[in-house]
Amino acid sequence: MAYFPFFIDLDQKPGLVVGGGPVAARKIRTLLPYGPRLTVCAPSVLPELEALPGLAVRKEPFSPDLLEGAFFVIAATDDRELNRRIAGLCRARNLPVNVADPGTESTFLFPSVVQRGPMTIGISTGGTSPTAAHVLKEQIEGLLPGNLEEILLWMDGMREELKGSPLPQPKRSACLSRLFAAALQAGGPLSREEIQPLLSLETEELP
Ligand SMILES: C[C@@]1(CC(=O)O)C2=NC(=C\c3[nH]c(c(CCC(=O)O)c3CC(=O)O)Cc3[nH]c(c(CC(=O)O)c3CCC(=O)O)/C=C3\N/C(=C\2)[C@@H](CCC(=O)O)[C@]3(C)CC(=O)O)/[C@H]1CCC(=O)O
Ligand SMILES: NC(=O)c1ccc[n+]([C@@H]2O[C@H](COP(=O)([O-])OP(=O)(O)OC[C@H]3O[C@@H](n4cnc5c(N)ncnc54)[C@H](O)[C@@H]3O)[C@@H](O)[C@H]2O)c1
Repeated sequence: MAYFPFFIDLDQKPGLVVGGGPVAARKIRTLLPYGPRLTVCAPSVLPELEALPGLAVRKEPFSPDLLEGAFFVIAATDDRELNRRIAGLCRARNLPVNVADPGTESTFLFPSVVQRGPMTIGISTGGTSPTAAHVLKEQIEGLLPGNLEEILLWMDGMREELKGSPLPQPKRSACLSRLFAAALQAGGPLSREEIQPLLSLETEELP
């Protein structure tokens, strides 16, 4: 069964990562741009993690009191039995938990992520092939223009502008599609002169 990609606001949300090896480090690096308040707990933590700003490091073995107040938990130790126990404790508390081992203990899967400013693409193969998720991510990254973030912020402005126009919704939507396609082709936001003819295609048909 495929997994559904809810997109969750993690800004300032407390997250606990148990384990401080390469797998935990990869997940932490993916998460940090989304603004969570992360704590990593492990007796031994990679030096690259200790140097990360915005990450609280507790060099100690896992204890259940660390789950207090957590919004989500990642169990990525090399002790499968411990990971399974953490998953059980989280499930009992209705706390979303991701486990880096084979099996069905996770209540959410960790996707391969493509991020460009406000846009995120999450890829999951439902756990069948993390390698495939990684390769697909690289292919998708190759399809996206480098300045997609700039184009998206410009689209946000155009959307606001069109909300104030007399165009009915379907025409606004057609207009926005045309503007986005043109910006992708031009390789960046359009100038006022370039925008005008695309807008008038819709407005000239107004009564
Ligand atoms: C996407 C990504 C996100 C991340 O973790 O950052 C991710 N794994 C990545 C890479 C990767 N992982 C592994 C390899 C080695 C090759 C291989 O074995 O295939 C590679 C490839 C590499 O390293 O290039 C080994 C592996 N992974 C899992 C197991 C256990 C098992 O089989 O269930 C084992 C065997 C462990 C062992 O037996 O020792 C399990 C999971 N890995 C997931 C996510 C979840 C499902 C995602 C989905 O639905 O597709 C899930 C279920 C749970 C979870 O961890 O959330 C990240 C790519 C990031 C990126 O590049 O963008
Ligand atoms: N999901 C994936 O993508 C993926 C990929 C490869 C491996 N794995 C699995 O993930 C696990 C972790 O991989 P790794 O390479 O980061 O392992 P690692 O051995 O490098 O690191 C293990 C970490 O767990 C910590 N740990 C051990 N006991 C602990 C305890 N009681 N409390 C808190 N922390 C404790 C260690 O201090 C260390 O920081 C492996 O067991 C492997 O099976 C998952």
